[in-house]
Amino acid sequence: MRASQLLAPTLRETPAEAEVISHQLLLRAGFIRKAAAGVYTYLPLAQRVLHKIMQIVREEMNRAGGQEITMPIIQPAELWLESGRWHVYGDELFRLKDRHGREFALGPTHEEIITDLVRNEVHSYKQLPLLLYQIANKYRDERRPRFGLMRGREFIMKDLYSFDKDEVGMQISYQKMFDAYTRIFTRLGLKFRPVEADAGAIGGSSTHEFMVLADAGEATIVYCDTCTYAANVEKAESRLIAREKQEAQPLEKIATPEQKTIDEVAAFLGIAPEQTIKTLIYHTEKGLVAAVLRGDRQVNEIKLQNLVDTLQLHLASDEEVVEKIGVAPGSIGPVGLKGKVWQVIADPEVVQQNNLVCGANEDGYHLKNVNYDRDYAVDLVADIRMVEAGEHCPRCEEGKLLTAKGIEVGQVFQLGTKYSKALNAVFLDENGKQKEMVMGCYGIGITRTMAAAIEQNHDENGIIWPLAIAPYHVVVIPVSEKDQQQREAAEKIYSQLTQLGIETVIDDRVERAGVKFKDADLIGYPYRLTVGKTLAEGKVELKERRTGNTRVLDVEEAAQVIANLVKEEL
Ligand SMILES: O=C(C[C@@H]1CCCCN1)Cn1cnc2cc(Cl)c(F)cc2c1=O
Ligand SMILES: [Mg+2]
Ligand SMILES: [Mg+2]
Repeated sequence: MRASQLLAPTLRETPAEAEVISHQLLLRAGFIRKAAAGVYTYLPLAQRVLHKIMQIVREEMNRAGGQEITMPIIQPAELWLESGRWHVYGDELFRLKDRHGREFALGPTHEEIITDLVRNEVHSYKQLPLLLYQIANKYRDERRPRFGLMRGREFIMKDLYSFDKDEVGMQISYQKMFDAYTRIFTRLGLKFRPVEADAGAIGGSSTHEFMVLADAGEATIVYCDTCTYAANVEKAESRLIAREKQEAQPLEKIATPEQKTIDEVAAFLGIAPEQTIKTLIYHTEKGLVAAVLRGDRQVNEIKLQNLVDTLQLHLASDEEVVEKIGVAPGSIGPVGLKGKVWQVIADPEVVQQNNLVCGANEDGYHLKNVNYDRDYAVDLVADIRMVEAGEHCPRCEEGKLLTAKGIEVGQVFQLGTKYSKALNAVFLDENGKQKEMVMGCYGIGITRTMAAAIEQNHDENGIIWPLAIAPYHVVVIPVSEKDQQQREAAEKIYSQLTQLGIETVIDDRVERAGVKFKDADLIGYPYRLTVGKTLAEGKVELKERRTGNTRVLDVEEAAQVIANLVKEEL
């Protein structure tokens, strides 16, 4: 490819709206251009990277027995009504009407479409297991699209759906996909970790997310420094450390004028936040939920919403708390709260501690020496807190939890019969008995993976593409456009490399060498071959982008040496 023809409009400046490095570099290196918030055009260099990522994904899906199809992006509302999800998803679901006024969704995912196809075409156990997948655009009207391709409103996803005759079969398909994902992210040259994750609205039981470790990641994971335990913090179980009970002291009401937050009350009373009880009131469509936990802990809202089985859970406003409970949030406590709200749920850690301080449910007052059971009751004691770094691992004896940020590039779900039941996707088993198919679904964010690769592979000069997904392998740069010898030698090596199957760009632009070098580093070609003054002694210089290492090559052998290097690394 000739740089003089390649549409790769590089920028010197970092666009203001780009907050994370992958977004900045995708714009500056001429890989993407924004069409609307969260909607992008992939320019030629990005197209080549995406193609390579999709190829690796396709190979591994096929190897795992997947059959590629392409499902419609325009999805009839009827299917979403049948699955019960049409009214569950709100503004995030792009909806449209056709010329006859019929309602459709732009596909954010394809459980309904694929289950409808399979219920019509599969009727016998002999046709199972069946693994069908696509690699295509998805649409989700994110409230805050940001970070470039990391959270877009239109993005490319590989989604595979598995259909088995029973749970055992589903587990086998799940494991096949889990292993295929491990191979994919390894081949892509990414540092990643599968973590236990929350199934969320999709339902079903076990699920894992594949996280690319990067500080710009929106997900927080915890992992054990000893065993293999790793989980999205949304899902991570907290470990209860048994504590000896103190002598229960008599309950006391104390004036705490203007003391609202945990820290203010603790400071006012000269105690640690661990000695206080935090009570947060949440709004759900089923009623108010009080979360009761130790003052120094954070609520895990995913755990809470799973416990009360709701999708719409958020902190109640101060007005709602005052209106429904008659006291401001800063003075809320569990004593006398049960019965005033739909559910009071306490974390096990706080109920095992005694003589704590909490809001008196009276503005300006708190209670001292509060003891669970003697002074207050709850509807449920369950793990509702966010685990923290440094805590004991919930799975092994001596491990400690570490924390990291991750970019979720894949997720594998055991769906069970959630959709086959809703859409009546059944088959006749060996005994002629009608059974619901047992499903799994498995996603990889293709465009998000390209961004994640940059988050993990860049330096101050630009992108450093892993060879397997680099847009081209080598860029050949003649230093002086005026020097006939240099230009001819560069052209010769360019055509030799191309003959040898090496994806090569020759920077034939009439530009200063410095501009060409900067662009080469910014775009992130893995290898750069410079044809400069040393050509007079029959020498050219090869530089490896990742390490910065350079080596001098004879101009005659250069193409072959580079071809060997690239082929042995691929
Ligand atoms: O998509 C999944 C689960 C898996 C992920 C892998 C491939 C198959 N689906 C979960 N999810 C996420 N966001 C959504 C957004 C909207 Cl607007 C929606 F209507 C539905 C969903 C939705 O169901
Ligand atoms: Mg998630
Ligand atoms: Mg997820």
